[in-house]
Parts: sequence; C-alpha cells; structure tokens
Amino acid sequence: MWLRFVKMHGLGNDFIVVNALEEKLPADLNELARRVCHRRFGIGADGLIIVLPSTQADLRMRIFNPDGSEPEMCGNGIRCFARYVYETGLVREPEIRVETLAGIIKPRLILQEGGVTGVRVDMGEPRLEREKIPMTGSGSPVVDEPVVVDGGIWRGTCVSMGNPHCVFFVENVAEAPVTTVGPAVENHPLFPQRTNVEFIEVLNRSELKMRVWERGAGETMACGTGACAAAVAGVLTGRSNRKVTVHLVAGDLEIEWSPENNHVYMTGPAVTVFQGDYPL
Ligand SMILES: N[C@H](CCC[C@H](N)C(=O)O)C(=O)O
Repeated sequence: MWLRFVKMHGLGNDFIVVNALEEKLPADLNELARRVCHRRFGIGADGLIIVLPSTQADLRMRIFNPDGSEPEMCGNGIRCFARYVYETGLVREPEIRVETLAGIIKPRLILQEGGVTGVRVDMGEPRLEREKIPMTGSGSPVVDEPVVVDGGIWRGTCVSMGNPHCVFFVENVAEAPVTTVGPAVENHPLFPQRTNVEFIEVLNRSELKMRVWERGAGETMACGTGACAAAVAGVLTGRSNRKVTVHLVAGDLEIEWSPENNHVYMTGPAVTVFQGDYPL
C-alpha cells in the first residue's frame, strides 16, 4: 500500500504533509512519524503533518516530531499546512481556522497574482504562567531563571506558544553550544514535558538572530513557535521591541506581539518541494 505525501518547508524546517481525508493511515502515527522522518531510512523531515476534518474549525492539524512525540503546535508547519489545504482546494478562502492541540490557530494566506507568497498566522496568546509552560518551581513570568546545565548556570526566559520554549540570550549565536546545552535543557527536570531551546543574539531592538534545538527533533534551521517565544522573551527582558525580525539561517520571520489583543502574529514563507508515494 502506498501513502501519498507532499514535502514542504518553512525556512528549511521541513515537513511531510499527508491528507488523512484522502489517505488511509496506520493506527500508530507515532511510529509512522519515526519511520517517514528518518533522514536515511525514510523520506526525511523535521516533522509529519496530518490534515484531518474538524468539528470546531475548518480543518484539524496534527503534528509529530521525528522522535514520534506529538507536540501541541508548529509555526513553520502551520504555514505549510495552510498553503497545502488552500492549493489543494480543501479550503476556498485565504483565512483559515485550524484546530490544534494549542487551540484554534488562524493562518491567512498572502496572495499575489493568485499565488501564495507567504502566510501570516495569528498564533494566539503566549502562556507565561509557569504551570502552563509547563515548568516546576514557583513564580511567574519565568524571566532569566537560572538553569543549571553541566555545572554551568544559564539564565532562561520561558514561554509557551502551546508548546514549551526556554529562551537564552547569548553574545554570539554562531558560537552557542546548541548541540550540547540544547539537549541537556530539552530533557532538564525543570520541564516535565521537555522543552524547545532557543539561543538568541540581539542585533538591535528590532532584530534577533536565532538558533534552535527543538524538542523531539534536534537542531533545526528554523522554528516558528520558537521565534514567537523569542520575541516575547525579548520584550519580557527589556531587550527588544514588540515587533521584531527574527533572522534564521535560511531567511526571516516577522513577529509581532500585539499590545491590543496580546496575540502573537508570525509572517513567513511556506514552500512546496515535491510530492511522492511512501510504501506502508
Ligand atoms: N519540536 C516542536 C514542534 C515543532 C515546532 C517548530 N518546528 C515550529 O516551527 O514551531 C515541539 O516539540 O514543541
């Protein structure tokens, strides 16, 4: 039996997209994600995205990490999801309501000459209460919290965008110990659900440079929810403005934490690379 998929990415954070309204999926989606996301034995991706019907919104998005875990949300992934469902005709309008484990998320396609040139997503409100991140300990918001890693103390500012993020500010992000401190913090006892780990260099009050170690995925080229969490952390720590450009290795995300409605907005690209069939 063959599984039809489309391969997409948002700034190099790449996904396998499967339409469960058309395709028959195996019961164990966690195992399917581990198989298809494998960079050598599978298709290779930072995540598996499933398109499903919804009783609460236009459609439902489920996302799985390469380790098989199911996170609450994915920022680069929902931009790809939005482009996919619009271009395949599953939705007719550029404004889409998507049911996720992080709530109803609202992407809006940016159309020029009839084509999709980008996606602006209302990511909802950041969660700053410690128990909603979730984190052990007491006191909220979690700003410059000491995190002991390999005998050193790192100061993290923690935000949930539905999924957990621990944001560290560094002098030079190119030299940040992403592949050592990243996994140590991802699996730190402070985070009962583990966490994504962002390393941020503040270029100026309107520009951040980011690298990321993602929960369940490792270092990726970009993380949309992570860029949102970094923008919020920049404001909480007084380092940057509510509207910032976040520079990733393959391009930029525009993030704004609105003072009007407390929602975070993310604007960025979504690209279709190829489609294929995978043997189940
Ligand atoms: N690994 C993340 C999910 C994917 C988030 C990221 N790819 C994004 O663009 O937001 C987690 O376990 O929370």
